[in-house]
Amino acid sequence: MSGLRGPVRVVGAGLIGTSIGLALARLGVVVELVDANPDNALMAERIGAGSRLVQIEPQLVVVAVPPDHVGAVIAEQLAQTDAVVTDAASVKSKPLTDARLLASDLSRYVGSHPMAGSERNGPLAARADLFDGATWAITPHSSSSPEAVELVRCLAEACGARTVELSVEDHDLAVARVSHLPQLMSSLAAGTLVDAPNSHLQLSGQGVRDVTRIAAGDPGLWTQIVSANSAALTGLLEQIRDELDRVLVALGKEEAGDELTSVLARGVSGAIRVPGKHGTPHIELVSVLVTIPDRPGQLARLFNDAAASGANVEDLRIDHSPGRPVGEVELLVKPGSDDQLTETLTARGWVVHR
Ligand SMILES: NC(=O)c1ccc[n+]([C@@H]2O[C@H](COP(=O)([O-])OP(=O)(O)OC[C@H]3O[C@@H](n4cnc5c(N)ncnc54)[C@H](O)[C@@H]3O)[C@@H](O)[C@H]2O)c1
Ligand SMILES: O=C(O)C(=O)C[C@]1(C(=O)O)C=C[C@@H](O)C=C1
Repeated sequence: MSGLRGPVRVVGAGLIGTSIGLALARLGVVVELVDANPDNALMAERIGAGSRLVQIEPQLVVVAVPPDHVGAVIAEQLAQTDAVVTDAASVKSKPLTDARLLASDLSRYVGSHPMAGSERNGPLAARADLFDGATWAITPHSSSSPEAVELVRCLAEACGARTVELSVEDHDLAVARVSHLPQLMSSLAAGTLVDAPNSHLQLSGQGVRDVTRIAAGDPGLWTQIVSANSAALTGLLEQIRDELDRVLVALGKEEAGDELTSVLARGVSGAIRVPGKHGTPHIELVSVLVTIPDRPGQLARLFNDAAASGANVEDLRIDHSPGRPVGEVELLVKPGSDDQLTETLTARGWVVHR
């Protein structure tokens, strides 16, 4: 973390601000917590993300409030302190435009955006390891000083992330594609479930859970994010509208065949372009499904047995419908490790499917 010595003032002790505080606390950096809602600052302090009262001037201020308020808080913090100021907002053009209207010198301000989060909000959803291995975008503007950029890089690295530098405009185009459009698609898909009869919902499996997890995100926060990035999103939504029209036409035909296959095949090609964990290139993983009894200690036993096979579990999913005596754990491993994993688990009494 080299140049980062603290104190770091976090304005907005919600999910992201408190997670930053917890991550910095691991390194002993002094963190000051400020929030418009005193209960959130108190809660964040109680879980160890920092203190509400720090007497020393901050070296760095991190603004982690909802996007509509970010510009004003940046300007306020630049005026009140000599610190470098960054923000964590999910869009970067609007905070910069808003701050420019309120502050004449923005050389101490550099935007940034940790690409990790959750559908939950508030300090109680925070985690010290939220940013470990995540990508953290840094978006300098034309008058950001190199020292300020360097300090923000140190912050991201201190939180366990790897940094990527890109322009404000490019950032907003990128997140429209990889974050904001997926959020809208998830919300639209989940919205069709509102009036679904329970007899339909009881058939829900992992597919619908995967697609709708992020739909649970805070509608107020997402309205601000999506509205602030409307230009970039509009083009993508028009593309989706055209694709949907193609699907509808294909479904209306007696033989939907080729047209439909081409839409679905394009999805396969897009999905394999999503990088794997820690920003590494996507690798095709093989899944090994294991039936797991609903008893305490079974997951720990499964992980021990998986480790004994020598396979590294790259990812996992748990499908456990309440009321069922067993659940299903999907272990995802690199091709080549699956045979040994299956063999070891079967030998140790697990019911394994491929
Ligand atoms: N949720 C995510 O997954 C995620 C991921 C990366 C970045 N972000 C960005 O991080 C920022 C915070 O999001 P969050 O998910 O932590 O939200 P959150 O609702 O959990 O926390 C926001 C906090 O800011 C406080 N606040 C609001 N206005 C304020 C003001 N003017 N001054 C001081 N405090 C104020 C609120 O009381 C709340 O405690 C947003 O800009 C969001 O776009 C969110
Ligand atoms: O994992 C999630 O819950 C998220 O949606 C996190 C996510 C994302 O789209 O990747 C959401 C918004 C942020 O601005 C950054 C990260």
